[in-house]
Amino acid sequence: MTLDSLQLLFFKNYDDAALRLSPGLNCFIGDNGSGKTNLLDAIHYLSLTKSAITASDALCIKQDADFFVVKGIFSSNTTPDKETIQVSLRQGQKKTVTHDKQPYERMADHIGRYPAVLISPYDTDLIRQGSEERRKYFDSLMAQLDHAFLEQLISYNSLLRQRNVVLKQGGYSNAHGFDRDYLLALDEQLAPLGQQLTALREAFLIDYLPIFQRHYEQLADGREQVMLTYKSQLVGADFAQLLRLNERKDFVLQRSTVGAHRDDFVFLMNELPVKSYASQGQQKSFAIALKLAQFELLAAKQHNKPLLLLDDIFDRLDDKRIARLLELVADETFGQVFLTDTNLERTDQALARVTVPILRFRVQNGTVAPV
Ligand SMILES: Nc1ncnc2c1ncn2[C@@H]1O[C@H](COP(=O)(O)OP(=O)(O)OP(=O)(O)O)[C@@H](O)[C@H]1O
Repeated sequence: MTLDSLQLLFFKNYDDAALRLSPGLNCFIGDNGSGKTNLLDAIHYLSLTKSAITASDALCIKQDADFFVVKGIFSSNTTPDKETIQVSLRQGQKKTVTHDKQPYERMADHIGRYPAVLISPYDTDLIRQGSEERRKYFDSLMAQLDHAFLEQLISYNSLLRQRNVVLKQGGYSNAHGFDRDYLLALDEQLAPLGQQLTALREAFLIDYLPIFQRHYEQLADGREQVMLTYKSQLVGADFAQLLRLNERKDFVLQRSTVGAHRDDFVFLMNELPVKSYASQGQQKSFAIALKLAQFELLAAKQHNKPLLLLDDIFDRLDDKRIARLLELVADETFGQVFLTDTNLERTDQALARVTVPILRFRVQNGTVAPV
C-alpha cells in the first residue's frame, strides 16, 4: 500500500496543504515547530483514525478554524483502483472517517487496513511511563493484527465503563444507590472477556518476543539480554471469582480494581527493569526494537508493508542507530518511508547511499512544498 498524495485543511498549523508523495522515501525538512511532525501525524490519522501525539481530536483543528480534513489517496500493487481515505472533524461534532466517500459506521472497521508505524523520540515513554501506556501500545498493535481482538477489547472496555458507573452510584450498603443484580449481570459478561484478553495478550507475546529480541540484538550488537514478560492478576486465576472477592473493595474505591485493564508488559534488561537499569541509549534501542518488531509483524500479517514514519531521528538518535535504520531503508526492508529533519544537508549526507526514490519537501510555518 502506498500513499500517493496527502491533503490537509485546517489541520494543526496548516490552512491548506496538498502534496504528491514518493513511493520510496519522503523527507520533510524544516525548522523546529514548522509543522513536520504534524504531517506525520496526519498520516497517522489516515492509518489509525487518531493522532499519535494529541490526546483530543478537537485540538487538531487549526486554532480559530471550525473543522479539519485529512485526505489521503492510496494505491496498491494488487489492484489498479485508488482508494481515498478521509478523516474529518467539525467543532462539536463526531469525527467521520470515509473510505471512497463511504463513512465507516465504526472506526474499528478501518483499523488495520492501512497500517503505519511511527518511530519517534517519545517512544521511550513506553518504558518510562506507567502500565497504561504499554497496554495501550500492545493493544493497538494487536488490534491492527487481529480484528477479533479489537472487538473483544471494545466490548470489555464498554462493560468496564458500565461497571464503574454502577460502582460510583453508591456505597456497598446503599440500597438506593445501586442495583447488584445489574452488577452481577455485567460481571457475567466481563469475566470471560477479560480472561480471553489476557490469554490473547500472552499468546501474542510468544510470537512477538523473538522478533523483538532479534531487532534489539542487531541494534545493540547483542551486548545485553532483553526480555518482555506479561503480568496479569488473571493468569492462573478465575476472573469471575476475583470480581466477587474484590466487590466490596471496588465499591469503596468506586472503580474496578481487578481485571485485564490492570495487566502490564514488563520490560527487562539482564533480568532487571529497563526503566531503572538501562542507559538512555539502551532505552532508545529497546524502544526502536519494539517498533521494528511491530513493523515486521504488521508486514507479515498484511503481506503489505506498513507506512514507516520516522520523526526526528537525526536529531535524537546517535549515528549507529541511524545507520542501522538507514540500512533497513536502503535494503528495502521498509516500503514507503516518511522522515523529518531540520537540516537538508545532513539528511542528504545520511541518505547518500539509499537508492530508493527520494522526494524532499521544505516545511515552513505551516506550508509544505517540494524542494
Ligand atoms: N490546533 C493547532 N492550531 C494551530 N497550530 C497548531 C495546532 N496544533 C499544533 N500547532 C502548532 O504546530 C507546531 C508544531 O508542529 P510540529 O510538531 O509538526 O513541529 P516540527 O516541525 O515537527 O518541530 P520539531 O522539529 O521541533 O519537532 C507548533 O508551532 C504548534 O503550535
